[in-house]
Amino acid sequence: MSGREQDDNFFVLLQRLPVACMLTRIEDSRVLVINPAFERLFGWDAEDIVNRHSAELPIWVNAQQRDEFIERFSRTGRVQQCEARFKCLDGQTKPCLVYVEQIDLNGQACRLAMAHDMSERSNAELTLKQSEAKFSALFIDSPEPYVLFAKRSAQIADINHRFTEVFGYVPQDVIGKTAMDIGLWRYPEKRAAIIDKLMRERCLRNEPIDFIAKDGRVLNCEVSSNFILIGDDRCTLSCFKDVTEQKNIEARIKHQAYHDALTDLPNRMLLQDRLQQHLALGERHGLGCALLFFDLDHFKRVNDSLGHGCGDAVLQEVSRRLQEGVRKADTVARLGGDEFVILLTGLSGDHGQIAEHARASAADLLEAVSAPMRIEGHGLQLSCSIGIALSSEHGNTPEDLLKHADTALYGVKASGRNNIAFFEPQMQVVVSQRLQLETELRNALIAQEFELHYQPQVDARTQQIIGAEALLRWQHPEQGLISPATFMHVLEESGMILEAGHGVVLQACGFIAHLLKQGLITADSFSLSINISPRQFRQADFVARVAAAIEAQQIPTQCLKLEITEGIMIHNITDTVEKMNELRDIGIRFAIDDFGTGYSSLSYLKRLPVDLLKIDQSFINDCTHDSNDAEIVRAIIAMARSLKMELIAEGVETAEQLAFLQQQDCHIYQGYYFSCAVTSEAFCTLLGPSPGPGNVLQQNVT
Ligand SMILES: Nc1nc2c(ncn2[C@@H]2O[C@@H]3COP(=O)(O)O[C@H]4[C@@H](O)[C@H](n5cnc6c(=O)[nH]c(N)nc65)O[C@@H]4COP(=O)(O)O[C@H]3[C@H]2O)c(=O)[nH]1
Repeated sequence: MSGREQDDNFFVLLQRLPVACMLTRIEDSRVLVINPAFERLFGWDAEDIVNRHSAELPIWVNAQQRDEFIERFSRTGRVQQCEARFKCLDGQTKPCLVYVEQIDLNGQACRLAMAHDMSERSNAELTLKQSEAKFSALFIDSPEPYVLFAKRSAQIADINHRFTEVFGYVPQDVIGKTAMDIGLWRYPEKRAAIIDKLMRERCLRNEPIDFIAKDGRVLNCEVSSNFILIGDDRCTLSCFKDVTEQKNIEARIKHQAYHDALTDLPNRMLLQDRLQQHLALGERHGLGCALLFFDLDHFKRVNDSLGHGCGDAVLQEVSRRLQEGVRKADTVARLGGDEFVILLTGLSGDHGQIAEHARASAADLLEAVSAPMRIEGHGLQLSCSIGIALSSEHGNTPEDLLKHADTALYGVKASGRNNIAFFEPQMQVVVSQRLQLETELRNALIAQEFELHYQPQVDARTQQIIGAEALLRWQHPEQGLISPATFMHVLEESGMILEAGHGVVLQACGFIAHLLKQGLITADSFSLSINISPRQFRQADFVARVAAAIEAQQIPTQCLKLEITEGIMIHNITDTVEKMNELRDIGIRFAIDDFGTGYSSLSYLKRLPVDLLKIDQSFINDCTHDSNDAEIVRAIIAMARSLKMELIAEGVETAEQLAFLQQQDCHIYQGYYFSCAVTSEAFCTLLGPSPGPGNVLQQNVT
């Protein structure tokens, strides 16, 4: 083949080559030819390229690239495997692998440039780079602690920042060591089973594992692991999610759900749970349990008189004494208020022996709790009552046993408190009576069956009625008039006193308005006293309620007097004085009821804006034939005089009692000697022509 034929064949071959080719004459750097693959790759056609000078070709990305390329070729005569980007007709650039060779064609020195399209490889590399970047971002910057282990040796290959933060180890401490080497496992004996699971399932998902941090802290973690390939290395990538705080919170929430906040004792739910378990266990092993329902006698008085803070401290002390008084296996639970339940478990022997064990334990607890205690500077001695129910004998379910122990407790309370009693079926009658009374009282409130009766207060010197005490009566549809002695404690304990007490305020104000309107009294010469229970007085809006009732009836405020007991004064003295002053500011006056029976603290009395002392009827009863009581009455009268307070004696039944009081210069009195409490109509009649002593109006109160 001649040289010419060879050159022609070369051109034919060039046209068919799948690689983009461009032939340039070296002498003048003009392009002689490009092939179709070139046109396809870059979009340029022969017109754009052929006959142009190398430096003027539109394929260069910029002048610098062009100059470097041409300079490189001139220096070395060839270009091998050079990666470069070239501009296409559509403005994009294409990554190419370029070869340039010098060849002779028709006796002319030429450059043959061949460009392989690298777009796909470039894309693959980019993807790899991106995924590497993603992994490293995930690993290094992850908010969870990560460890990369060499799969075969289990040595740590890398850790991230978060691992250092949580576990305290820096990379130098751990890289090249296993988790066992650095003592990471809290329970190393569990490792084999977990590794086995990882191998079997090819991954771990939130596996709960405890570890030890560098400073010795125990960390509850959830571990997730996967096998990955990094380069050619097989690795295990593990995330050690620290759930210690979450676990602690969960444990705290669970604890709170099953424990009483004040004493940290088990609550009703946990007690029932344990009771259920012990009943089942007892049945299987022939062992008995005893449930002791425990209640402090008159605990409400502690709260009312010394305040809730002191009441809480008493409950904490009682809870301590109860816990100290039982075995570790027994449960002391608090159900609320002053109600505790003690569960004695694993009791062996016959019924008699089990009962004796329970009785002896209850007696010990009664004694322990009744021992004197000193709370916030107050010396206290409390008694308590305990009701007992025994498994199998008194019930086989938690509900039955609790109910029966509660009933037994009720039995103790009904028969005078400070004692122990086992459940007896007839006790249930007493409980149902009490429940029935509560229901009936609720209905009575709705049906407005409560009414006020009025007991006159008299000035013995003039025989004039100068006031009255409003006393609550229940007009029962079947039983007739019922005295507050029967139901007042139930109203108090159930909280119904708030509604009933407010009804009293409204009725009393209405009655004053009525008396004024009828001209039976004048604002200056008469005042009506109403009893205020401690719970009612402690209501946040008590002052506003009283003020609103007065406002609604448009009555002079000095016509209303509030009788409070000493218990109210001692409870939160600041709040008490504040409320009393607010009411005093609008003209309402205060009387201290049952004076002499409670704390009778002079220091409290001096701080309170009290106008009147009521000498309790228990002293009046015997003042004529008991020198002690006579002395107490004299002392109370002297004290009231020195504090510049008015005085009234209550429960005066005889002329002798009145004469004694008048000798002591106490002329205002209230009592059966003049009149018992009467209906509003009868009271209006009393206010008419002066009836004088001896005209006792009797009411049949059951
Ligand atoms: N033996 C005897 N008793 C006399 C004599 N004169 C009056 N009494 C009775 O003594 C009690 C005096 O009321 P209290 O000490 O405030 O004692 C009251 C008071 O603490 C409470 N109470 C009555 N009404 C209300 C009320 O509206 N609200 C509140 N919170 N408590 C009330 O119930 C207690 C008992 O009230 P009552 O049964 O009405 O009993 C009244 C009254 O009927 C007498 O000469 N001899």
